[in-house]
Amino acid sequence: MVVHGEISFATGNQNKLKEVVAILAEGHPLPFTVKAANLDLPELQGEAEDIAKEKCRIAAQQVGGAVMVEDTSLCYNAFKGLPGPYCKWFLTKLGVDGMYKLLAGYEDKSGYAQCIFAYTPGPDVEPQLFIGQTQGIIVEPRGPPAFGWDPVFQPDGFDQTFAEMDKSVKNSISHRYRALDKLRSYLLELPAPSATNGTNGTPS
Ligand SMILES: O=P(O)(O)OP(=O)(O)OP(=O)(O)OC[C@H]1O[C@@H](n2cnc3c(O)ncnc32)[C@H](O)[C@@H]1O
Ligand SMILES: [Mg+2]
Repeated sequence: MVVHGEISFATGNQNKLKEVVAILAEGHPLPFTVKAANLDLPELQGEAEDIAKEKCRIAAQQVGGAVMVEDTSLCYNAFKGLPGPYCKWFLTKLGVDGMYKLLAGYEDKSGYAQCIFAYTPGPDVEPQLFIGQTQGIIVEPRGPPAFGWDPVFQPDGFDQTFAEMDKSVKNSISHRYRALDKLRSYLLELPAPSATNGTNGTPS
């Protein structure tokens, strides 16, 4: 594989970083070296796609080079996709128990986890988006509260929540895995920079 250089993965969330590193290590490497950039990125408002794009633009300006970011949503079908990108605030204020109880008055407990990766080779280049979703149901919290809303999300086809299942199982079916896999395919298709242009290409 030709390594094209370096991409900074900008996030303030160490659990996201750990999962991305694990997914890439489990046989899905990128044709780039991924470097962590611990940035405190703003919580923007709007549609999830617009949030991911703007977050990527801001991160690219701060890093001054190739950047990937991601924005994660937990979407309840009964709420037409909310809390969606605002799940962070729901989680912070209500806890996982409250996130389950929100649906008390609704029969439809179905929903989906969504991750949108945004990638740009540098500031001033329009970010590209890669969307991954995992369908499931919102359940009473089960499993260790190690990462966000994992205890209330049970993916379809499994009887365990994301929090209960082995990390390697989550990482093989998750919204994050699916979005990252699309980004990986895109990066693999990119032409390698020429060896004479003085940029970051290191043929191997
Ligand atoms: O710096 P960034 O990358 O923005 O990190 P963040 O923690 O602010 O993350 P988001 O803005 O994407 O908000 C998503 C919320 O959902 C949580 N979250 C993200 N991915 C998750 C996953 O796979 N399982 C459970 N919770 C998750 C995360 O902890 C946040 O509370
Ligand atoms: Mg955030």
